[in-house]
Amino acid sequence: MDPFRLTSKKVLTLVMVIDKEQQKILLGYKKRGFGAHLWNGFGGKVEPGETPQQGALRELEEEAGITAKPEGFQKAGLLLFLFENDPVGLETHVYKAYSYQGQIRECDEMRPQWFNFADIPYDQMWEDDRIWLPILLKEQAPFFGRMYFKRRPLEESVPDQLTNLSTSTSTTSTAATTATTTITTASATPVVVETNSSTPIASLSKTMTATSFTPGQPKSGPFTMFEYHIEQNLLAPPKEIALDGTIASFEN
Ligand SMILES: Nc1[nH]c(=O)nc2c1ncn2[C@H]1C[C@H](O)[C@@H](COP(=O)(O)OP(=O)(O)OP(=O)(O)O)O1
Repeated sequence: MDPFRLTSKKVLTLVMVIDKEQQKILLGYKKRGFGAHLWNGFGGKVEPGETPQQGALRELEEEAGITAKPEGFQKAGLLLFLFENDPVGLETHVYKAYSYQGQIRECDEMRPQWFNFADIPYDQMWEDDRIWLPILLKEQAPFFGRMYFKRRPLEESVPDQLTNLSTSTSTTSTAATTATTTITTASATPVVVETNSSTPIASLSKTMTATSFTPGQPKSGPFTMFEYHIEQNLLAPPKEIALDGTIASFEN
């Protein structure tokens, strides 16, 4: 049976606060809960009766103490996180906040800190962030992604060298002129090197056939991402993901 078959999903949010002028991003160090000890955007579960946008704004206020201004608040994309042998997927609505009011403050769950775009601590973040955050920072059109995680065996040792990492990359596209590809560097960092913004939809997927974590990346919990699929330059932000992992609908 497909170990990634979903029977239900939880709806989560993630808000990336960005200072365009200073080229900085506000991240929070998660002190507890899911993803503890990683730097991440601000967010959490959408509560009954809330829209994802309302949930995102509430979590930003709770976790960072600030209110996003409506004129600078945009949906950046939609991500589905799937975990091996777990039938519950995490549908995560990702937003960008370019302006806010209030005073940034620490809470018992998150410690906020500004990072230069050049110094984003990807080795202390969820592994998928290095795939989609550069797209978000380039202010490209909305994206959609599926990220597949496997449980990391407890006894697994961290390799000194990455020579045992074998990867295969495939690029597929729904548009003939797509100019999007990925590169896998020695540190197993996939980098989106080219995009053609006139292309309506570009998609790429990558399969890592060995564990994908690096020596500098032991903290991302007991999970390791082994495969992802991403589509970028969508014409509208995706609104909902179907249980088969495809986009069910788009925002108006
Ligand atoms: N693979 C992943 N990459 C990423 O960048 N963010 C992820 C992620 N998986 C989950 N998240 C984010 C989404 C959401 O903002 C947060 C998890 O939300 P949760 O509500 O589960 O957090 P908590 O366990 O702290 O619970 P509450 O704050 O009580 O809702 O982590």
